[in-house]
Amino acid sequence: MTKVLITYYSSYGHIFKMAQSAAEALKDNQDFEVKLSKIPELEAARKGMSSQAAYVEAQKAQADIKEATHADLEWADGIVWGIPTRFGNMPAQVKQFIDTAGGLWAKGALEGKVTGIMSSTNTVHGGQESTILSSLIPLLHLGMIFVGSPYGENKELSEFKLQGGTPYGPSTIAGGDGSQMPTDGDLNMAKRLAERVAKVASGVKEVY
Ligand SMILES: Cc1cc2nc3c(=O)[nH]c(=O)nc-3n(C[C@H](O)[C@H](O)[C@H](O)COP(=O)(O)O)c2cc1C
Repeated sequence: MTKVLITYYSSYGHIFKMAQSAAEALKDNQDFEVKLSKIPELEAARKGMSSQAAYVEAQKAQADIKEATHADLEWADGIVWGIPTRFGNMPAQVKQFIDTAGGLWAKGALEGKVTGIMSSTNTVHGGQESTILSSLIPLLHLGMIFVGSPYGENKELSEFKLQGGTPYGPSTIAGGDGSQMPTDGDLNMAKRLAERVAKVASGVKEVY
């Protein structure tokens, strides 16, 4: 059985929906065990955003999701990350989670794990690709093997309409006011990344 972790951070629920869709793709497949976990919130962010209705509502919707731990990372053969954009980069919540995994780096615990990244922005050119590519840097330091979202598997990448999707990984556009939720195409690309990470992780497990 190949173990797949879908771990994410989401302030306003967009990446949460992408992560749920990714987990959904694997849940009935006997070959895979899937775990969904949320990267812990920072106290400063909780305080700062607690006056925003969209934030409060999105956090309520995620109340039942277990908080991610470094043990989750060790447990998994494959890891799908859900990382919304902050100034073209990963949020501090995700950075803190990864930076405090130095102990895992020291013992090479994450080397050979297959990984993929999903992202989101408010604006069309607001940095989905830069977030995915810059988030990959620490994952490579940790020894992970990266897979993206190829054009052949994702017809949406060649469609000319307002939706996310990059060859580096799935994504979604929340819109200027954050009110646009992921499209069906975005959610399907999230599913396909989870399937790809799971399949590649099963193969890698045999040989790595
Ligand atoms: C501090 C901060 C920085 C942000 N930076 C960007 C940005 O560089 N480009 C952009 O399009 N959206 C930016 N956003 C919007 C977020 O990317 C957007 O709210 C997020 O992708 C929605 O996903 P979520 O609902 O899962 O949190 C920023 C939001 C915050 C709070």
